[in-house]
Amino acid sequence: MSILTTKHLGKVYEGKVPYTALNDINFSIEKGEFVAIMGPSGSGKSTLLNVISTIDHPTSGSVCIDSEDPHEMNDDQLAHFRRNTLGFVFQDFNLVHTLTVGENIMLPLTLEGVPVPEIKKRTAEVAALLGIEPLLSKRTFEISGGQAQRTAVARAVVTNPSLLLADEPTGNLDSKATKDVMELFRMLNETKNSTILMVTHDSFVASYCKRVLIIKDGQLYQEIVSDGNRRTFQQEIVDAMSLLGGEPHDLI
Ligand SMILES: Nc1ncnc2c1ncn2[C@@H]1O[C@H](COP(=O)(O)OP(=O)(O)OP(=O)(O)O)[C@@H](O)[C@H]1O
Repeated sequence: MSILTTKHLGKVYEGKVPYTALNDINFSIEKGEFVAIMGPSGSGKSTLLNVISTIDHPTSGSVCIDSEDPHEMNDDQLAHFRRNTLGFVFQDFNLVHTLTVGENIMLPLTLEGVPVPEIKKRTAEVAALLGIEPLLSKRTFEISGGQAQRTAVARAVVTNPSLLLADEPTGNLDSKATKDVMELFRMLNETKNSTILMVTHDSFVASYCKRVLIIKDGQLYQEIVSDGNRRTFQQEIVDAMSLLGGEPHDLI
């Protein structure tokens, strides 16, 4: 079953000189897939994720998520769709600093008006699954970056979204926390069959995925599918990226 399909997706930024950031992007993601989007700096990765996540609007083509086009919804429908069908994980965690870790995780359920006993049950379940029970009563300034991202992942999955979207989720983490967070995504993908789409610069991070889509100059350029061996997959990704002549940080 297809969770995400883009058809002839395009994005032109208007300005003195209009700029085509995305041009005729066509791809699908099936239920339970774990996919990375890579590409040189300025190739359109964030634009693509923003258009899929409804943060921005496409100027042509369509996005279909769970059989619906969110760009055709009114504001109320869209708010509900974003809270229930999509989960977001950002580079800078985006936690609410006036709330505890537990309250951050509960937030999407609170906003949806889920009954309190159900909120408590689901928060406890996700905290146990992600190993953050001891953190629940802590404030956000009392936890590490890796723990903050774990909390953000918990908040993103507590609603059981159809599609989990992540923009450079390890961009602010050291190598140990990066590995921890990637193991978490892998666990969610393997045990909960979560469908995950992430943007990353990092070939190590991308090697946890099962498929990598490389974009160049706003167009789909190449697709690499994992053979199941993370090391050889990472090497394939590095080779493909180096052919693009990306910045050194694109090849890490
Ligand atoms: N709001 C905007 N207005 C005009 N041009 C934009 C805007 N946002 C992005 N662009 C341009 O669109 C292109 C794609 O940008 P985008 O941020 O999607 O690239 P990226 O692949 O995510 O880059 P990076 O890896 O550096 O984050 C770039 O050339 C950028 O300058």
